[in-house]
Amino acid sequence: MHNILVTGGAGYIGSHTCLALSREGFTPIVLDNLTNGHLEFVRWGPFEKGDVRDRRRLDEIFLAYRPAAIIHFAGLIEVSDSISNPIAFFDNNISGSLTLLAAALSAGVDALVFSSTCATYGIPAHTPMSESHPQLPISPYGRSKLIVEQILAELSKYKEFRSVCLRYFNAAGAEPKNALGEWHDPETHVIPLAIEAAKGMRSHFKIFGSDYPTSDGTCIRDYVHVMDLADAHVRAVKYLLSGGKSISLNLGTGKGTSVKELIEAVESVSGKPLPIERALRRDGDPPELVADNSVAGKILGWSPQHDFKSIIDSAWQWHSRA
Ligand SMILES: NC(=O)c1ccc[n+]([C@@H]2O[C@H](COP(=O)([O-])OP(=O)(O)OC[C@H]3O[C@@H](n4cnc5c(N)ncnc54)[C@H](O)[C@@H]3O)[C@@H](O)[C@H]2O)c1
Ligand SMILES: O=c1ccn([C@@H]2O[C@H](COP(=O)(O)OP(=O)(O)O[C@H]3O[C@H](CO)[C@H](O)[C@H](O)[C@H]3O)[C@@H](O)[C@H]2O)c(=O)[nH]1
Repeated sequence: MHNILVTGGAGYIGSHTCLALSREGFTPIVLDNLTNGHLEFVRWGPFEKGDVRDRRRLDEIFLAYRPAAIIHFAGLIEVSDSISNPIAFFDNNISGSLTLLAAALSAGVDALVFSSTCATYGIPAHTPMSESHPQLPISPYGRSKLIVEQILAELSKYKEFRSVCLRYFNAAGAEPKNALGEWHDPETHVIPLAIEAAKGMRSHFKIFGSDYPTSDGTCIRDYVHVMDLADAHVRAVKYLLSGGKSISLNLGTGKGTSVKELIEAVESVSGKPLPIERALRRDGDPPELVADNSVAGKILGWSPQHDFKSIIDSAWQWHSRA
């Protein structure tokens, strides 16, 4: 079957997607510079160490593997880091994507699935948000992803190049049976932090803001299981390989969970109360982000198969590994 080039395939969402690709008969070729990835997550195809900004390295890889399509996860991901170091984000996320696109075009590869984000929308004018919601990002991270979306849209107007931009909401959960899970260092994501506090690995868990205009005062997010995201990527690759047109799609469950509800779920799986500290709001956090996922359903036949409990259970199992 086809080779698929997976940039950032040693990272969290990329590694789960490589597992899903291999289950569907594709061979994932992982290109990762390992700044934030883990070699032990690369188990479903060849590994090529390298940087997406290195054109010569890309040319070698395209020549060696002749991939049918690309899934482009590689990049920097922390919203708050992007505020302190915007140039690093523009360099990695925008220049990296441009170098990759130039290499793909010259190698004759015409299909790419791009990791975008609901952070391209900025402050929600309404929820749930559909793909037509205005895109007014409030961080350099969100801006970097929006600029790449716009470059991809232009390319599909003037070149025979098609892309699916997948705007993830909050990726969460794990695949502990295959020794895969969320492993960012340092960790800033809410579920791993709450679980680590429940396990006594952190002294307490901070709630960032209890005065939001939401039902219980804490932020609401749409947590989507990482294996559901992985499944959507495989579907997006198949869609492009069968001639599908360029499109942007939301990937979320359509259901919001507040930080307080998340704490209750972690307390229920751990069997004890979480040590909590109430902290100020974190800069750049919108009160509520929930996806309207109906277009992904229509175009890819995708619907999330995991509920919030299964997200927390799988994350708990992953964090309980020996
Ligand atoms: N985690 C989320 O909730 C979330 C939400 C929306 C969008 N995204 C996007 O999804 C993608 C994957 O996120 P993740 O959570 O798996 O992050 P991650 O940090 O675990 O994975 C990113 C991978 O890319 C690699 N990488 C970074 N820069 C590179 C470069 N220049 N060349 C080669 N490899 C490079 C890292 O080593 C890492 O393995 C990112 O593009 C991110 O912006 C993530
Ligand atoms: O210790 C913590 C950490 C987080 N939160 C809260 O939990 C929610 C989720 O926060 P995360 O840091 O887990 O996730 P983000 O929503 O900030 O960010 C994620 O989704 C974004 C899209 O909005 C980006 O794509 C980004 O890459 C991805 O990590 C937020 O309301 C945040 O305020 C806490 O209360 N305490």
